[in-house]
Amino acid sequence: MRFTKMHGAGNDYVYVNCFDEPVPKDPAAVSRLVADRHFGIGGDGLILICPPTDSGNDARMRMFNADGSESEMCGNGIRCVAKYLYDHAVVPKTDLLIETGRGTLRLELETSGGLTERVRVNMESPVLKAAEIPTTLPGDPPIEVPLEVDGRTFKITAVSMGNPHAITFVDSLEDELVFGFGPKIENHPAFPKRVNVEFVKVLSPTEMRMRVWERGSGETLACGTGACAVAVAGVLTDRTERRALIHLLGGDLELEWSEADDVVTMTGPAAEVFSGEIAIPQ
Ligand SMILES: N[C@H](CCC[C@H](N)C(=O)O)C(=O)O
Repeated sequence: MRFTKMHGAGNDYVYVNCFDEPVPKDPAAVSRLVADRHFGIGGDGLILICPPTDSGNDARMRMFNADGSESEMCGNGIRCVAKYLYDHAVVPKTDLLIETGRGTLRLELETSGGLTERVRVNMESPVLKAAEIPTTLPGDPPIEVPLEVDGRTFKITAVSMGNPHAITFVDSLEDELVFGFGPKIENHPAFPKRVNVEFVKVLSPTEMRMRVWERGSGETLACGTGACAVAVAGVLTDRTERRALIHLLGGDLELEWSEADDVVTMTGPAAEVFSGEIAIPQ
């Protein structure tokens, strides 16, 4: 299987161009193999760049976590998919429509010398109904709901960007929080489809720093859908304004939640690292 390794703000996946390559028979097993940083290529999971199902669109993205589970959406991944399509002339356009598990999203590319540097994504509206996030926490959306985990109480705001997120604002972002409580919140019964967990420190009304524990992949250097959910949670809890810069371990993302049309826009980098071939189970 030919692949290309790419990352968005350090959130790295193995990408396969399924316009040319066959779709792997067992993508979950392939994701577990390629994501392994010792026995595979190394990455946070696998992303398939597929032809669109509707000819009016440009491509379709499928995303698998390092544990093989499939997610509805990946914010850093979709920017890399756009970069791949443009830079490799699969779809030589700077305005793209890409199908995802949460519907078709519109992307605009900033390019220079035939290569994509940054991508702006219309991430659509946040999903704020508890049953649709999904979570059993009270409220539509649940805002600062106390959740007790191992004797410590977290105030959780829950938001879906097509995939579920639990956001908690904290004073400091130490390892103990991310590694000690991330997996426990991810698998808490309040989240029937598990959840991505964001720990956030507010720096100013327009700036935040976050660390993420991702459903199915563990700590990653960045999470695009997570940054969108954090921007929404900052507004819902009156901590931040509708435009915010979010610092993640692997880079920065710019977010805006528009009051006029309820759409979240995410702008950030996308990078290609290397390409190769790997034998996969048939
Ligand atoms: N890193 C991704 C999200 C992966 C989400 C995945 N871990 C899930 O199960 O929903 C992003 O940039 O949005």
